[in-house]
Amino acid sequence: MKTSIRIGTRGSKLALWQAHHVADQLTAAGLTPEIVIITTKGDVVLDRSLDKIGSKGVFTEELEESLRTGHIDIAVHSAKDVQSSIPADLELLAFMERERVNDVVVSFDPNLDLGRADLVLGTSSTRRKAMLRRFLPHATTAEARGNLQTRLRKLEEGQYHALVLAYAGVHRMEYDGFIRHILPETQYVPATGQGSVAIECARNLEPALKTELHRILDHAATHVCLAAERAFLRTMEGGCSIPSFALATLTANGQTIQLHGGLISLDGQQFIEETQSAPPTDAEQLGIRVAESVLVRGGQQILNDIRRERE
Ligand SMILES: NCc1[nH]cc(CCC(=O)O)c1CC(=O)O
Repeated sequence: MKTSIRIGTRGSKLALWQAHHVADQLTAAGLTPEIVIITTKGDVVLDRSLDKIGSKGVFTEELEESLRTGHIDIAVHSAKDVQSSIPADLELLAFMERERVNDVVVSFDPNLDLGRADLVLGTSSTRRKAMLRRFLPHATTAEARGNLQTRLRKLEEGQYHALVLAYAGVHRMEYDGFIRHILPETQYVPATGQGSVAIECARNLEPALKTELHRILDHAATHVCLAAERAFLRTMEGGCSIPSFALATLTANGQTIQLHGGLISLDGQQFIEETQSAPPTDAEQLGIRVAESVLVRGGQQILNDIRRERE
């Protein structure tokens, strides 16, 4: 088995943190990792919100091409950014242990008041925009594209009072000191995969190496939860431009997965959610069932409305 591993990653600080996190674990296991930076469309096109670029793989396409050519052995992604269906010649080899899943409110103002009538929050996520319209209807939102450092600069310039971000990224960049509120995950249900790091490889990567990488990097409890969430997203036919949400958790004894998934309309008025449980062996079926139920209970109508609005 070869022991020298080329790790492909985007070049943002968060992506590099995640790649180094992978590299550290590989080094500890006696392998020799090397980090290769690859620029993606999502890193270059910063002047349009993500739902206008097109949802399919804006942060992953170039990495996937490098896996095919063998330029890199594995690609490291935020699990949230990975499309719900990946190409047949590639596979998701591992999901690393999940960080706290919540969205958080980040501000330089230690006394930030979420109740102020003129509150402006920075976010470019359709899910977050819709949830803020529902749960903080007096607030307005403003676009906040770019990597975390760019968004924080816009915050510093005074474009918003605060940003709404994933805790995972804020924590990894060591900005915890600016977190003013941790939004409850029961209301602001996170996006599929939020907080986990996914490892992708070519299906034809050396089998012994695949087995070893899986052993070193995969976190079984996270993997089974993400299998449920990703099956939910696949059934929803939603990329990151659809305001769907899904959070699976495993009970302490590891016997049951609970999946809370749903869809919210862009104006926040309709909020369709569903929670169901299943044994871990039925993770994918659980994701499909919850999504189908949400679609039947009005989700399909919301999706149709969103498509019509965007045309
Ligand atoms: N959409 C961009 C993105 N992809 C992953 C993270 C954060 C890390 C994670 O959720 O694992 C972020 C930033 C954010 O949503 O605040």
